[in-house]
Amino acid sequence: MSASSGFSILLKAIDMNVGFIGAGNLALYMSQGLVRSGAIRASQIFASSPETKKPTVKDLKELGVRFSPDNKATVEKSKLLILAVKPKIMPYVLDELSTMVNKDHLIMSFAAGVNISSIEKKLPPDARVMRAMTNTCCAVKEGATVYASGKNSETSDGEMIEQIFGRVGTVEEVEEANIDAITGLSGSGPAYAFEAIEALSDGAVKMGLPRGLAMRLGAQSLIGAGRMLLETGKHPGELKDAICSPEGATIYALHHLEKGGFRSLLIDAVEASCVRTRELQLQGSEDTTNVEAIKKSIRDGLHLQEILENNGAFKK
Ligand SMILES: NC(=O)C1=CN([C@@H]2O[C@H](COP(=O)(O)OP(=O)(O)OC[C@H]3O[C@@H](n4cnc5c(N)ncnc54)[C@H](OP(=O)(O)O)[C@@H]3O)[C@@H](O)[C@H]2O)C=CC1
Ligand SMILES: O=C(O)[C@@H]1CCC=N1
Repeated sequence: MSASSGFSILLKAIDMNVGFIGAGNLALYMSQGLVRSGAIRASQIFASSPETKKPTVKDLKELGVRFSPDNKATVEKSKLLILAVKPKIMPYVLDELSTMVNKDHLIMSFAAGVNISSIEKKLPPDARVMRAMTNTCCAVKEGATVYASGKNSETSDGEMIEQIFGRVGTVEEVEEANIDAITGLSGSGPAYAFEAIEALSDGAVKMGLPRGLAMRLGAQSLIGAGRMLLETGKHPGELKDAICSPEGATIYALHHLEKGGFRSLLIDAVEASCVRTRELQLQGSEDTTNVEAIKKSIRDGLHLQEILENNGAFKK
């Protein structure tokens, strides 16, 4: 589903309050997208975190989001509860929330690596839980959100999530097992792109361009390439070939990228983020014995969920 949703979707989205447990970067960028897209009014967004003087809290307040240092205030006011705390904080936050949430809340966790069953085990048995991944590009309606449903979530919950997150980018349901790899791809992805744009403009500055012009053209090249791939449906190799004139400039540049291991580096980057995501689940678990052995199993390609459950690492 894309950001070009219809009027009925707008009506549904503005009907509901959204609460962020954790008022950090994710909460800020997502709130900016939701408000600026017109999906929801800022006054319908609640957010909480312990520190009241952090820059993200200041920015959220400036946007019009209703902030409280007390998670209870956010829980009481919100129907959709977005968990936007670090994975290692999750066990403590879930313990706190377990006394406050009920089946009227839809609880959507964005915590990297923290799986649905470990969340459900900490909450009341009828809690409606979803696990999701997205990226900060929600702020400009170009986010890439995926979600997986927990044991109690209903079809209408998925529809509601698609309506809301479709306003700030693409959204689709996936198998939970894919979310760690998706974190490595599109969760972390904008960071790879920002580094690429910065480095590309460094190259252009080296060759004489002013920084602003270099940055704008570098960014537009990435936007254009992404849009062209999605809109044409063509293989990236075919689109790349069309730019490489025989004996021309681009193929000389690509030869340098190949020699530097460009593609291999990107593959390694996605793998590293995915593996790290699986390790983060260790931090989201209270009781992990033999952490080093578990980390080795993760790097050997085993899925953490299975390893931990076999070891009884998650407390019921
Ligand atoms: N940033 C991103 O691009 C993405 C992040 N995510 C996930 O979102 C989550 C948040 O990431 P991000 O926003 O980058 O991290 P931040 O560190 O920016 O934000 C985390 C927030 O959680 C708050 N917090 C800490 N303890 C509690 C608590 N007990 N109750 C309520 N809030 C608390 C922090 O407050 P304080 O500063 O006061 O400690 C902070 O505001 C992570 O799990 C991450 O994996 C997912 C997709 C993309
Ligand atoms: O770096 C992280 O752990 C989070 C998850 C994806 C993007 N940021």
